[in-house]
Amino acid sequence: KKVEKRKYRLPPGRTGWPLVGDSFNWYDADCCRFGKIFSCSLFGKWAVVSADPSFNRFVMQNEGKLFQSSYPKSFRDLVGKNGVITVQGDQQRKLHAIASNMMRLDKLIKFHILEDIQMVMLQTLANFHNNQHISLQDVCRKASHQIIIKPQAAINQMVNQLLGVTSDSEAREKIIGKINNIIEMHRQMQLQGTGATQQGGIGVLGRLVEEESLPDEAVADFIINLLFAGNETTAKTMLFAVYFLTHCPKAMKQLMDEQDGLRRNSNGEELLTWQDYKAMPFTQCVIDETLRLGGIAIWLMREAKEDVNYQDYIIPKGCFIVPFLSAVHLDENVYEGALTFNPWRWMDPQNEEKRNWRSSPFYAPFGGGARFCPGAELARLQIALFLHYFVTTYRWTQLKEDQLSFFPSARLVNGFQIRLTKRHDEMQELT
Ligand code: HEM
Repeated sequence: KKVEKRKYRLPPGRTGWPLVGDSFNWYDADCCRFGKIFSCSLFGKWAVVSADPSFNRFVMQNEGKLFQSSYPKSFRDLVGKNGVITVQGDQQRKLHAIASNMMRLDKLIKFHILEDIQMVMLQTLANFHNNQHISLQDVCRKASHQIIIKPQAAINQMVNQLLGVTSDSEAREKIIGKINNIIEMHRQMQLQGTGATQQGGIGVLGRLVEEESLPDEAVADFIINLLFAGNETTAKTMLFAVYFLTHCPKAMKQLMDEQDGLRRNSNGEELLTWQDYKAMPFTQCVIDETLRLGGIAIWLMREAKEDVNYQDYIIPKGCFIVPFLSAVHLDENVYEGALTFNPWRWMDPQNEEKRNWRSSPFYAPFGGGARFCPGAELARLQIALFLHYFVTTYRWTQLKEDQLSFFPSARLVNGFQIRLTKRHDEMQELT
């Protein structure tokens, strides 16, 4: 024991895991007491928790070398042992490269992603009648998950099951069954020279079968990983953006003006183009601010692969490492008025470097290093198009008090219950 004590030097901390409530107050308290990097105990092991941008970056940049991602067994069983999220080393790099390559926007555009997403948004938002009461959380979930497995809508229901009922291994098996059927269908089409590529509308799953040579079980896990990582995160960002806008009328008006302007240009009938997407500067600020304040990916989970020296500390092999991304995003020393929704902060030229979500140590909503989110661009596109169709089609009134809660994951406790009014009808009433 004496030897161990001398050898390792953990950051100061407590012996238990802090009592985690709805807010980040516990974290502030521990930070004040112990500093931006502190230790505590998690699942019976030591954990180093960090709100230090440099340390967080160090951890992300050393993925696969000094650190590796670490998830509980129940999670690994759910998302599959062959998926990019759970594999390590060369296998992770290979799958990550495939995912990043498949989801590059310039590639997706060639496969009509802009039109596909807009059709999904139009279908999801089309059928609400005037004064309809909805849970926006449910609508956002629906709007976000139809992109990956286009056009097999039947899978969507099961995906919901998988994501909602985490202990249900049957749901996972059912999805795998469905995915395998689709793989087989694509293979048959390829053999007959009638591949879906030639017909358009192939989707990520189709491209995976046609372009990459992965074993079937790896394809199924790959898709489940994309759904798992992409679904809730994107849906929540859509939901939180509308929530924050509802409580900030000035930002709401500015976003609506920007989106109405694009609608007028397209006569309100044609779909938006790539140029339109590039002409939404304020909407992009709203998305960035939502990702900062909303805490969609609150923290990352890592494990030290070997004893790690960092500054004065010697962190033992096997210790959990928790880069606490949201704590940096909500740090008053990094962001003035950190707890206020202020999309205009991102227009300040002084914040240009800080805003770069690929490289900034202060702003990492999509992580960094070897596990940087491969779906980041796709997610942003989906969110922008959702906001476009939502605000240009409806006005809404909040029906029930709601509030953000961050534990166990970021959410609105009441799912954001609202009543919709069609803007078209509203305008007719005015004339
Ligand atoms: C606003 C939406 C999103 C947010 C905030 C987000 C955030 C993140 C973060 C922080 C990570 C890093 C996790 C880590 O280092 O342990 C990550 C990884 C990942 N994301 Fe996203 N994500 C979003 C949307 C998406 C979408 C739409 C997809 C795919 C369709 C996707 C697929 C993935 C995958 C596959 C990984 C794992 C990469 C790896 O481990 O190599 N994400 N995401």
